[in-house]
Amino acid sequence: MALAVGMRVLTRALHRPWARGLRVAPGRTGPAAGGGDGVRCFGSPRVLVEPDPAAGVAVVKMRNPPVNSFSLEFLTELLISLEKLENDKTFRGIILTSDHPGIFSAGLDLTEMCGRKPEHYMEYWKAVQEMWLRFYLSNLVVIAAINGVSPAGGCLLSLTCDYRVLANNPKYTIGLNETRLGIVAPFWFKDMMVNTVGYRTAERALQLGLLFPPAEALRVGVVDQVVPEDQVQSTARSVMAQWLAIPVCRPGVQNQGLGRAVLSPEALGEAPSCLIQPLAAPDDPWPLDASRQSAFPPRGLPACLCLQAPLFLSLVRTLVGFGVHPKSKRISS
Ligand SMILES: CCC/C=C/C(=O)SCCNC(=O)CCNC(=O)[C@H](O)C(C)(C)COP(=O)([O-])OP(=O)([O-])OC[C@H]1O[C@@H](n2cnc3c(N)ncnc32)[C@H](O)[C@@H]1OP(=O)([O-])[O-]
Repeated sequence: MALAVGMRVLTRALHRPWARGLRVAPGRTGPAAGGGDGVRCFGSPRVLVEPDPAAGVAVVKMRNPPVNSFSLEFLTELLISLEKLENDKTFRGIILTSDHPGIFSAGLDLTEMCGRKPEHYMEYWKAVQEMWLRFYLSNLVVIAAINGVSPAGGCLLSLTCDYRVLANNPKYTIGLNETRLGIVAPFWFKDMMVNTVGYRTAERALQLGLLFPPAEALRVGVVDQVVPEDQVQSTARSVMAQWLAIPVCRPGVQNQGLGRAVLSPEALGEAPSCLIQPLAAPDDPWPLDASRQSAFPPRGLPACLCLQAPLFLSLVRTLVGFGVHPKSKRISS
């Protein structure tokens, strides 16, 4: 059984051209982010780091096939890469992008959230929150070079960044589309959106689960800049230069201050432990109605997710017990 699953994963990876990067051993040398030769790339199977020490910048490329979803392994590797860069005084900024143009990230890995033991959900949820907090509060400047579609958690990750550059491709939509899946976005997803686009736009966007195409994303302010696809990296680097020209551009001062304005003190103080507490009993099974069934799971997801949908939804409700039913007012100031 395990062999069959392994063969399937391997076959899929080999048939996906962008997965070829996975065969590159960490530690390879290659062109640096800035174009220089012979700089040592590092990272892990799912996260490639292309350092440009001269500029003090590293390009962090997500490469978790097929859709850069946030599996536990991926989140762990991403955080390790972030920590390594934060601890290396050479670097002052990172550009976060996808190694697979077309998909920035599909967000949380739905397969992590069904058919597992309760402890796994806790561990997974903690990792998701840690990703959010660690990127949001990082002492590095983080610019998102969004080169693909970016729904839900993918959008959240980009919202933790200081600046978002989106490739101008109508397929590259971005937003918190959780309600379309019958999921309520946790309050900290909501807070990031409110903080970025303002209350009314966030309210409508979350209620309708809007995924904004580039022009619209720029208009409402989910992203800061929309540029031709082949200029995403160069634009991100120019923006980074502006940030790095400021002597103290990110550390603590601004970020912690803003963070406190956005988050409750408890959330910031003891994030993982207080946020992963299930705050509501799973007494409301929140059965799927017909409209949710048609929206879930997204096209292409394993059939088991269909069968597991009610379980998944009740688990998510438990895990994010602070969410409320989508039909009631979801955004509190
Ligand atoms: C808890 C509250 C907060 C929740 C936050 C979230 O982030 S919730 C998340 C909200 N996220 C979304 O709503 C995004 C849902 N995904 C999509 O809309 C599309 O997949 C896409 C537009 C990202 C890529 O389109 P495309 O035509 O290029 O690709 P494709 O569609 O053919 O899929 C390829 C393979 O990837 C698989 N897979 C896909 N997503 C996920 C996932 N999240 N996880 C795991 N697996 C996923 C899919 O099953 C398929 O597997 P197969 O059959 O090869 O074994």
